[in-house]
Amino acid sequence: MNSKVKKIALLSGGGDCPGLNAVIRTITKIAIEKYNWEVIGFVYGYRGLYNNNYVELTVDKVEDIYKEGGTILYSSNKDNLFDYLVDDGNGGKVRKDVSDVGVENLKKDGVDVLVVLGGDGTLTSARDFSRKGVNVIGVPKTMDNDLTSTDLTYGFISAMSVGTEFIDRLQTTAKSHHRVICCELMGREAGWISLYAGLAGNAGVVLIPEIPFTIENIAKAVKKRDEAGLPYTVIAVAEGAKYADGTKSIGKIVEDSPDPIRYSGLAAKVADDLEKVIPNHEVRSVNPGHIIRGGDIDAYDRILSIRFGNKACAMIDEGLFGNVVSLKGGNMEYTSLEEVIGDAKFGKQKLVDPNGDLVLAAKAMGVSFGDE
Ligand SMILES: Nc1ncnc2c1ncn2[C@@H]1O[C@H](COP(=O)(O)OP(=O)(O)O)[C@@H](O)[C@H]1O
Ligand SMILES: O=P(O)(O)OC[C@H]1O[C@](O)(COP(=O)(O)O)[C@@H](O)[C@@H]1O
Ligand SMILES: [Mg+2]
Repeated sequence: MNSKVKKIALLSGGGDCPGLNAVIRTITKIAIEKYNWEVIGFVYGYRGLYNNNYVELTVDKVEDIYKEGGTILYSSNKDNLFDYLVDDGNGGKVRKDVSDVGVENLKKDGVDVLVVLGGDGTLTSARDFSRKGVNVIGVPKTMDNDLTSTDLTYGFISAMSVGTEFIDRLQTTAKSHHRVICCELMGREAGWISLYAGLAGNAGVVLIPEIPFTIENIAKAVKKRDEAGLPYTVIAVAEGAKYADGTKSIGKIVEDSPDPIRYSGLAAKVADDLEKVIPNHEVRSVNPGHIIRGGDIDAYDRILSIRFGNKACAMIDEGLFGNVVSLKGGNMEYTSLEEVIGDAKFGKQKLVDPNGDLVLAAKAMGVSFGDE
């Protein structure tokens, strides 16, 4: 053991995903049992850091959360302490950089290292706290799989597996009624969940943000399946996919969120538009929404959570601050926050390559992406 660390603090930010609890558990257990560090957790992400609202984490508190989705530390995908909504003194609100309050709270609490569990947004703030001299370690999470630094994050496999089950279940009912059913899956601007769940569930058409589509091309694919003796089609629709003319389906603008767009409704729109051009089929849509990121942690994500949490502890011990745990080619490594996030206001995103091997394999097997 190398470090002079005595106390670490965890926080989780952004949308929850299966695996956060298992990482909190791994880090807490290793910190206490191997390194003898004290562990606290700020609640509701960066808001807890601002309000100095934390809980002590002990082995008995985390023992049973090895398979529980979500996060016992709660989470927020709004509070950015570098641009925080505070009272203006006249009954209104004004945006202010209150990050110094967070830094002061860490000093007051005697926290040596801040461990941040989050996606591109949360890690953008982590980079900025690191620039202010805080000892930060990032543990990447996202069900969207859109982080550049790592081959995989915990959360993705669990969410993708639930998405696959939805597509599987839609296959039998679509087939029985010779229907076309569009299934919308989350993922923001990244098509990973829809691509993986769509192909794992044998969807005939997969629509992802990286490959704009037209209704005519989807109709063509449905007709081709009809002619091949497959008069039913399940379509995996990424919530952030777009028509070739750029049309997207925005469900909600969350004004006080740094990333305010929430996509929703695309599967319903595609179903409506498609039914007009394929009158021989009834077209339906479903949107499982947040269901795919709820529930238990998949077995593989439990293992990833042990590997990510263990690496985070080793990095703390070695003083490798300002870095994010990364899985690269099967090995646990690390990447600097500056590289992961870059200089952008928002972190870089890892998107599906339209010419990547999986898309090309799917096309070779007759799956349509609505682009040709
Ligand atoms: N550009 C940004 N700069 C600083 N903090 C950000 C930025 N974007 C998001 N955040 C903060 O990160 C947290 C989660 O952001 P979000 O992007 O929704 O989730 P995720 O971390 O999963 O990508 C929130 O507290 C949010 O205020
Ligand atoms: O929970 P909200 O605010 O509706 O946000 C929904 C978004 O969060 C996600 O589930 C996860 O995104 P993040 O990992 O960036 O938080 C997206 O797939 C989805 O678009
Ligand atoms: Mg994100």
